[in-house]
Amino acid sequence: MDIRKVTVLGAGQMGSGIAQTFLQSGFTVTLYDIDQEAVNRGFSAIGTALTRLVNKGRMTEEQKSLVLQNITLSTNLENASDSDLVIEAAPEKMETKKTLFKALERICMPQTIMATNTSSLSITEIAAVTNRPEQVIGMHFMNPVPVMPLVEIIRGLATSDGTADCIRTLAQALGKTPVEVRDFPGFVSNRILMPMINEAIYTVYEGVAVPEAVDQVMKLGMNHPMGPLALADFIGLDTCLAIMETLHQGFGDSKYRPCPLLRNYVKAGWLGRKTGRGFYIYEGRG
Ligand SMILES: NC(=O)c1ccc[n+]([C@@H]2O[C@H](COP(=O)([O-])OP(=O)(O)OC[C@H]3O[C@@H](n4cnc5c(N)ncnc54)[C@H](O)[C@@H]3O)[C@@H](O)[C@H]2O)c1
Repeated sequence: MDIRKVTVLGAGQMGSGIAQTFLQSGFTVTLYDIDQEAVNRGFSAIGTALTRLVNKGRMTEEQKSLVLQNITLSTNLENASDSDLVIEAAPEKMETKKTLFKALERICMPQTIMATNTSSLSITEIAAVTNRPEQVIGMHFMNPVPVMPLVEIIRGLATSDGTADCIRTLAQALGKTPVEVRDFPGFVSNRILMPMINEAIYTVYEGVAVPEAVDQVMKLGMNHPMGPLALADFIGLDTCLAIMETLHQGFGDSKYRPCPLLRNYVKAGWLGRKTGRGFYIYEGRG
């Protein structure tokens, strides 16, 4: 299938990054969010990122203007009606995703591929609310999307070969490397990453070390480019908690229990960079 028009649902850090990546590869993009402020913030983040590329000499001012002509901002889901591909990047909540996919089934063209950027939730369960589960697939980008080379591709039980082939080819057209994995909680990426982050939070919770020390140990000792707590703040602590809940419920194994400190931070609204405070404080945000 020939993909030209793409709608991205959710204009947060992942949605805006996904939109930017498609725009830079010449696609026409509609960026949708339920919140007009979020759409404006997402658009402004894309503008800032492109300006940085211009300043670094990796894009001309003319190319930037042309790229920005191919984006439509929207708070009306009906605008997805002429898209060849929809990628959902709304919050990591099963009910939110199911509601969106149910609506998409009515709005989109019969051949439209419906992808989700979920970090951990069942593709099969999301697909089952539609009458075309063969066209539903997980297309899991990494954060920050324009920079990270991996796209984890997850087929639901009913996903067709045609849909998987199309998404694999598309990921390559975006300059990414697709890796296909099976539909299990957290897939591969977050089944491995998130328990490490949760364990880092436990070390703070139990008073073993302060966040700076935990991150230094992992950076200087294990050669990680970012410490796990700085990474958790970057991902968003609400998203980290949602992923741990999915692993815990999905496998029924107590080794995945979310740390109470993580729950408390989320209750406090300390979600990391996006709210200005998590394990660290970020000036000028939130
Ligand atoms: N943060 C990461 O590092 C990361 C990495 C890979 C995948 N993901 C996944 O991407 C998705 C989005 O994560 P994020 O970090 O961009 O979150 P975010 O909080 O930055 O953005 C979510 C956006 O969705 C909007 N939204 C809420 N309800 C909506 C609805 N019904 N329809 C459309 N938009 C809605 C919000 O207004 C917000 O702008 C989640 O499923 C998450 O698990 C996140």
